[in-house]
Amino acid sequence: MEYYTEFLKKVEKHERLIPILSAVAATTVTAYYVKRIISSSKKISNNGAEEIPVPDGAMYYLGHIPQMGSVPAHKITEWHKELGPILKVKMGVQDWVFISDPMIAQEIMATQGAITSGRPYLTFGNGISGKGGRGIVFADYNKNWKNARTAVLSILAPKSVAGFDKILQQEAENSINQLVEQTKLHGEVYPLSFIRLSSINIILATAFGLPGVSSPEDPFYKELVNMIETGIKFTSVVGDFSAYFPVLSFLDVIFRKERKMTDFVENVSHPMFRRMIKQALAGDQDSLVKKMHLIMEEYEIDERNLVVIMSEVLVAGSDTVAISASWTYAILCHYPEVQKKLADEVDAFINKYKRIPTFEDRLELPYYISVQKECLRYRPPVYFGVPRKASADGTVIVTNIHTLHNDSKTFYDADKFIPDRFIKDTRSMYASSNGNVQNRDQFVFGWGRRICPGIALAENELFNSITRVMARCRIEPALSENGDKIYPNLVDVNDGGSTVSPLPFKVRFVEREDRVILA
Ligand code: HEM
Repeated sequence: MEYYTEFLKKVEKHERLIPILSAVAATTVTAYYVKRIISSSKKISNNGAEEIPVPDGAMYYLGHIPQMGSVPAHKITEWHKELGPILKVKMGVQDWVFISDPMIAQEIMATQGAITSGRPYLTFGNGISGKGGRGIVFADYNKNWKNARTAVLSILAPKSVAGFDKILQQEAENSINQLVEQTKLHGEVYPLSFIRLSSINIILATAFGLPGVSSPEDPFYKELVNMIETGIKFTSVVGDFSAYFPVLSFLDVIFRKERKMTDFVENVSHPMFRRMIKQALAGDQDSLVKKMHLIMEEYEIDERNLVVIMSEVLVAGSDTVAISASWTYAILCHYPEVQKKLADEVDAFINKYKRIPTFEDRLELPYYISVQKECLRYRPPVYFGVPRKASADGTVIVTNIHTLHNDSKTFYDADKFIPDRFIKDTRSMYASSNGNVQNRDQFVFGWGRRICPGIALAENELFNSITRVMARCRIEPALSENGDKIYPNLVDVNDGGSTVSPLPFKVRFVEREDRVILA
């Protein structure tokens, strides 16, 4: 109880009081569980975790996996409703603790980060690609990880990202040109491939200092997409059967999977990154590769580690942003009145300053800020983020973003898209995610020491794309042969394990007749 009492003392805002009080009422026992998880190792490994509620129906050896269906996060949200904000799910032989309350998550993932910032072992991320403790995303909490993270932050911190403004704006412009052109040519467009192209180009420019590709048909782009898709498939947190069912790893079916992973790393992915790193070092552009190259010795980063880090940055930093933009377009297509308000806001800026707004001008666009935050809350691009590991006993800890974002104690009418929801909260998502948990806008970027280092880049990219689209176009539904409107599906999702995207959809980017044209 003291845990919640402490939080109550900190409450300044009335509207935050109700959720916290209900959390206290509903979960007095939970505070006890929290303490048990974050306290001594003996308690956890022997019997502490036993006291966390476990959903019914776990099967011998398989655990709850057969019950989880195609979107495990949805099932886990149901279990949270039934069993409270902390529960233990049996993923094969592993125990995973799920958390659905923001304050408990903050306490465990951030405040107690010294003992909860590890990563569980993943066959691909740790055993095959990042073997020997290499990389950043899947690396355990140790010196190697810290060095890699410091290096990566040298280019992803907000100030460094600001230095890439021109590239980010140019990429957004190119992507919109393509969306409009494709609509003119084919009457409709599948936006993800073009948005993805632009998010990949941004990583090519910032991380490698390499020129971008101009079309989804470019063979290099296809190679990159194959690399990203395969990487995501292999690192899917719920698909790592060798980790959950170790005995089965002797079976040929699993063995083949591991062999496929090794082939992919040694013959496809790592050679490609070696090539790109070589080009990056030979070129004139400043880049993450060049920065890392200078400090490799000091930070004990070997050549393979550089390859692993760069491949992880490309995978972590491209599809997440592209999928977020894709959800935003899908949602906006359903809400022409929201598009109109966004367009009016951007137009007002352009009329006043005679230029397109940039991320630095964001405070002049509070409606955009609110809509963007709400899109990420309403349809997050990730559900489980990247799982954590408690150093004491290896318990895997996951915050289920789907549950957090659908919790009516934290967000009123959580199941509704409310574009004004964050209208008074103009902080950057970077500031909010790194700030006080009671006022966080949403939870897609994770927690504490391992919080996503790419937030500033992600929000800058989203700002440029969405505001420029609104300045120029309306997003309209595709049309069937007989002229019926076909809207993107906002109900079902494509759960790729690591990312959660809309089902493939087409829309029309129609140029606004009333757009403001700059001389
Ligand atoms: C909307 C876009 C994005 C989302 C939703 C997202 C989400 C996340 C989440 C949930 C984590 C795990 C945090 C935790 O363990 O608490 C993470 C880690 C990470 N992200 Fe992002 N991310 C995004 C964009 C980016 C970008 C643009 C980059 C880089 C260019 C990036 C690079 C990374 C890296 C390197 C990590 C690993 C950090 C570590 O383990 O220390 N992300 N991201």
